[in-house]
Amino acid sequence: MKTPNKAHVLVLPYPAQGHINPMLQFSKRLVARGVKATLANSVYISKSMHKDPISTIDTDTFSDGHDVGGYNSAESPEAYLTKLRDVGSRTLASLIEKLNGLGRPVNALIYDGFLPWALDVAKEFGILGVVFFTQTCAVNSIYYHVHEGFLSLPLSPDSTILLPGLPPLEPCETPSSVYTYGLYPSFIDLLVNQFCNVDKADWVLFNTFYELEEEVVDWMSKLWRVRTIGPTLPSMYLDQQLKDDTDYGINLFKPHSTVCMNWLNAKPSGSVVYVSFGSMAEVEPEQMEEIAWGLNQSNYNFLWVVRATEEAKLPNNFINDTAEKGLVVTWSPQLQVLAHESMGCFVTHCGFNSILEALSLGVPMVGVPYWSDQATNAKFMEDVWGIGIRAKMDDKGIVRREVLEACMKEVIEGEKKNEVMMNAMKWKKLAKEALGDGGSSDKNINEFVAELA
Ligand SMILES: O=c1ccn([C@@H]2O[C@H](COP(=O)(O)OP(=O)(O)O[C@H]3O[C@H](CO)[C@@H](O)[C@H](O)[C@H]3O)[C@@H](O)[C@H]2O)c(=O)[nH]1
Repeated sequence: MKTPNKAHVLVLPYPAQGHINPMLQFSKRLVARGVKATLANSVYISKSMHKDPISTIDTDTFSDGHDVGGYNSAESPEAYLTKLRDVGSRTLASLIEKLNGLGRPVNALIYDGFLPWALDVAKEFGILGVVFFTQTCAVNSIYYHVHEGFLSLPLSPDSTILLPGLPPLEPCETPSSVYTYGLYPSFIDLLVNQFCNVDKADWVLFNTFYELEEEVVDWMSKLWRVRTIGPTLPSMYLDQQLKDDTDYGINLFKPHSTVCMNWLNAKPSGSVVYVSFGSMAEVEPEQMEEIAWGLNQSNYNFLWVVRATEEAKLPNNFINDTAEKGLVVTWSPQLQVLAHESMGCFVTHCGFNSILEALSLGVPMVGVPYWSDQATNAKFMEDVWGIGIRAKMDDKGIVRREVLEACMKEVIEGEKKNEVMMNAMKWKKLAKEALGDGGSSDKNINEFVAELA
């Protein structure tokens, strides 16, 4: 659908790869429907990112108060988040004023759920305030229940958490800041405070799709004007309606695309284990060592993303010693990798973008969740969607090499293989249909755009 639409939306992600990708991708869907979109990144991100030309979307900046060094230059997470709010709301208001003054008036602000203060700025300017959640409805329902006091923390260790539309959860299957309440006060505040003003938002958008979380979406829709608009993968991997939309377009790290794809092209179908823990995880050195030896002693070829800041944790000479079967890179073109026919399985930290990408491309997973929403995503990945298994940790919270090896074997050639593959194909089809013409997310996006006109 392409209708002329004079509306101009300003899109404000939290400054991190896992938040920029889905919000940027959603912006492309709006632009394809005739809406004008401007993506605002923090000054630091805008200076450090690698950007392919995204001709259809304007980019601009706001300040998170850390123009040099970003999050890593902050004294503490608390200090970062306070400045992000204070300097962020001031510079966001200036940006809206600037765009209005340039004759490109902003009609709606689509802001990340992590930045609830942005809604006040939208209201100040009398424009639509649209909150965009980059994590699942299930995870956000847990945070909502904590915010409202319906779920008291700390959780008792032997309790079962029963919430509307969710399967029974063990405490360790809730997000890490809920499960380890008290250890990371600034993070639990950030996550729970997403719901401080959600009642005042004009729309509540989720990067998920209806069929994936039906019951909890139905439950949430009774509270707010909820719409599911995902999965936000580039169109060429799903419905193929947006021409040349093959990549998100902004990388905070430089991908080793040619090296990865040449390497994969030489591998037999279904023979490669892809390992990536996303853009933020700082893996324990002991865990890193176990993954390294688990991969080395397995029968599979492996492509492992180890970000530059993590490389020192690799065992000595690991890259040279395993060069015959393995490739280690600091960043990959993940979508191209997951879509490659050599994929056997994806060992993932269960960040929600990674889960959605693997699910949409039909790749079975082994979950090694690290923090945040990942344990809950891993639970759903295994028990609700049936597209992989979780690797069990020992008492120290480490997944040992034998366990990892056994999990990879199970999803690639074990008893679970057929069931997991059948589910993977089912979800791949449903994800494509959701964004395709008349699909649940397609209809929701059209409805949203109609109100912007
Ligand atoms: O080598 C790589 C590795 C990752 N990616 C991309 O980077 C994104 C990573 O996102 P995600 O899988 O969600 O992981 P994080 O970067 O860890 O994302 C953070 O944000 C997510 C959304 O809020 C949460 O679900 C996660 O737990 C949180 O850590 C994905 O789109 C990947 O395709 C690449 O392009 N190349």
